[in-house]
Amino acid sequence: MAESLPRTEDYLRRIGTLIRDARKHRNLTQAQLADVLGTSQSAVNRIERGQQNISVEMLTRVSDALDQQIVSLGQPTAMHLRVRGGSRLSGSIDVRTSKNAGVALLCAALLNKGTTTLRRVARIEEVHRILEVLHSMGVAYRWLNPDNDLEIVPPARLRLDAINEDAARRTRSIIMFLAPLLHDHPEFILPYAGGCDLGTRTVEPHMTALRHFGLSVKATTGEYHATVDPGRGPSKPIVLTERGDTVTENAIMAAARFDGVTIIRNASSNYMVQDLCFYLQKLGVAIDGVGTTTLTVHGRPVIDRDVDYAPSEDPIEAMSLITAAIVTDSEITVNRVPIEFLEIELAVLEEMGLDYRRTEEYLAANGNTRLVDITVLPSTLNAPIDKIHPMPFPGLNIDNLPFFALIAACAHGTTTIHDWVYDNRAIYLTELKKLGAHVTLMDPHRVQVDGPTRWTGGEVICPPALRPAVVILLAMLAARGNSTLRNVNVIHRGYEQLAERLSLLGAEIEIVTGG
Ligand SMILES: CC(=O)N[C@H]1[C@@H](OP(=O)(O)OP(=O)(O)OC[C@H]2O[C@@H](n3ccc(=O)[nH]c3=O)[C@H](O)[C@@H]2O)O[C@H](CO)[C@@H](O)[C@@H]1O
Ligand SMILES: C=C(OP(=O)(O)O)C(=O)O
Repeated sequence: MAESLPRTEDYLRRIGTLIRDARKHRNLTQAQLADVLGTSQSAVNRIERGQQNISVEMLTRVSDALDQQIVSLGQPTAMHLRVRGGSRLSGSIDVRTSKNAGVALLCAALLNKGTTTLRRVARIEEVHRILEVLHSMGVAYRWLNPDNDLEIVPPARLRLDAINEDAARRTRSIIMFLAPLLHDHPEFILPYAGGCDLGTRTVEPHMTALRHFGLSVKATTGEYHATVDPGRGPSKPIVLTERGDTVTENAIMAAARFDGVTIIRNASSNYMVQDLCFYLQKLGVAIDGVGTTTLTVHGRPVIDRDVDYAPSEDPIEAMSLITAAIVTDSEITVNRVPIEFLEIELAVLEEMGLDYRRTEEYLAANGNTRLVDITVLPSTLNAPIDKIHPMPFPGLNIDNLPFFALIAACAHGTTTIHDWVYDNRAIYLTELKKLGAHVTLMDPHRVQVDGPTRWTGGEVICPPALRPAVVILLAMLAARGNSTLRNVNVIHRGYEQLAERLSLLGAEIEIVTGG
C-alpha cells in the first residue's frame, strides 16, 4: 500500500514550530520579528501556528532575520513566470540600490573592525551569497527593518577555515575578499568563483594589482591559495592592466589599510567604485580623484569605526525599468535614476527618438550621486546610425548593452549590437527570436537586430545570465498573449522582487514554482 504523504498543514505546522524555536533562541518577540520582516505580529503568530501559507521568499527572509536556515531547500526550487503580455503599464516605480555596490561594500566591511550599517541594501541572491560566506567566517549580520538596512559586525578574528565553500563558489564577487584578507592573514585559501555563464573572465588583473601589496596567488582547481609577504606595499603607481570594476575595488581595498599613499592609474570610475570610495572616506581613508581614472589613496593601517553608509541607486535596474516602458509603449515614471551613470544611454535613446521628461537633479542618500526622476513617454524609435557598443564608464555601461538589443528590436531599421566584453553574452540575445524578433548572430560578439518586431508569446528557458534573462522577460511583456519564462532564479541574483514590482505597474505576471 502506498504510504500517505504528510499534508500541507502538517508541513506548515512543522515550519511554524521551527520558526518559533529559532525566534526564541534569538530572544526576539513576535512583534520584533514582524518588524524586521515588514509584516504584522499577527501574521508571525499565524505562521508560527502553521495557519498561514509561507512563500519561499518569506522563508528566506525569516532565515536571514533569525540567522538560521529554517528548512533546507536543497537545489533552489525552480521558479517560472507566466506572463500575459501586450498591455500597457502605468504608474511610477523607485530604483533600488545596486547589486554591484552592495557586494563591494559587504567585502569592504571586512576592512573595518567597527560595525558597518548599510542602508537599503538590495535583498538579492548575490548579496545573500556573500552574507552566507561572511557568516560562516564569523561575521554577524542583522537585517534591521523592512527598509533593508543591514548591520555587519566582524569578529575579533575571522574563521577562514570554516568558510562556506558552496556559497563562495556560487559568486564571482568572492574575488573581492582577496584584498581585505591580505592585511591580517599571511596565508589563506579562498574557494572560487561563480556567477553568470558569460564565458572566460580573467582574474589576472587582480593578481597583478595585488602583487604590489605582497600577495601571490596560486590557483588550483576551485581554490585560490594566497600567501602574503607582510609589510610590502607599492613602490610606484599601480597601473591597472584593465579598467575593470572589481579589480579597481580590490586595489582600493588593499590600499585602504596600507600604511602609506597608493596611486592607482587606469582605475574604473564606475558607480560601484564611487560608492566604495565614499564608504571608505567615511571610515577616515582619504581618497583623491573619485570619479576619475587616477585615484590616490591615503591608507590607514587600522580602521575601527562604527559607520553608517547608504549606497546609491542601481543604473542597471534603472535601465531595465526604462526599457520596460519602451517595449510596452507605456508612460512610466522611474524615480531615483542615477543620471550621471545613464547619460550616454539616454543620449543614444534620444537619438533613436525617445521622448521623455526628467526632473531637476537631487542627491542620493550618499550625498554625492546625482538622481532624477524620468518619465518615459510612448515614442516611435528608429535604429541608430552607428553600432551600439559599451565602454568602461563614462561609456555606455557594459551591463546595459543587452537592453539595447531589445530596444533595437522595437525600433524601425537595422541595429548592430557589439558586445566586445563578454564571449558568451550576445548569443543569449538570439533567444528573442522565440518571441518573434529578428536577431542574427554575426559572430560571438555581434548581433544584428532588424525591427520593428511583431512580438508573439512563447516559452523560453532563462539563459544562465542575468541581463539577457531580464531582457527576455521584458520582451514577454510586449508580446500579446501568453508566455512562460522558465527557471527565473538567475534573475534573483541581481533584482529584488522584479516580477512583483512590475505587476504593481500593471504587468500581468504570475509566479509559479516546481517542475
Ligand atoms: C560585481 C561587479 O561589480 N560586477 C561587474 C564588474 O565585474 P568585474 O569587474 O568582475 O568584471 P571583469 O573584470 O570580469 O570584466 C568583464 C570583462 O571585461 C573585460 N575587460 C574589462 C575592462 C577592460 O578595461 N577591459 C576588458 O577587456 C575583462 O577581461 C572581462 O572579460 O564589471 C563588469 C563589466 O563592467 C560588469 O558586467 C559586472 O556587473
Ligand atoms: C555580469 C554581471 O555581474 P557579475 O559580475 O555579478 O557576474 C551583471 O551584473 O550583469
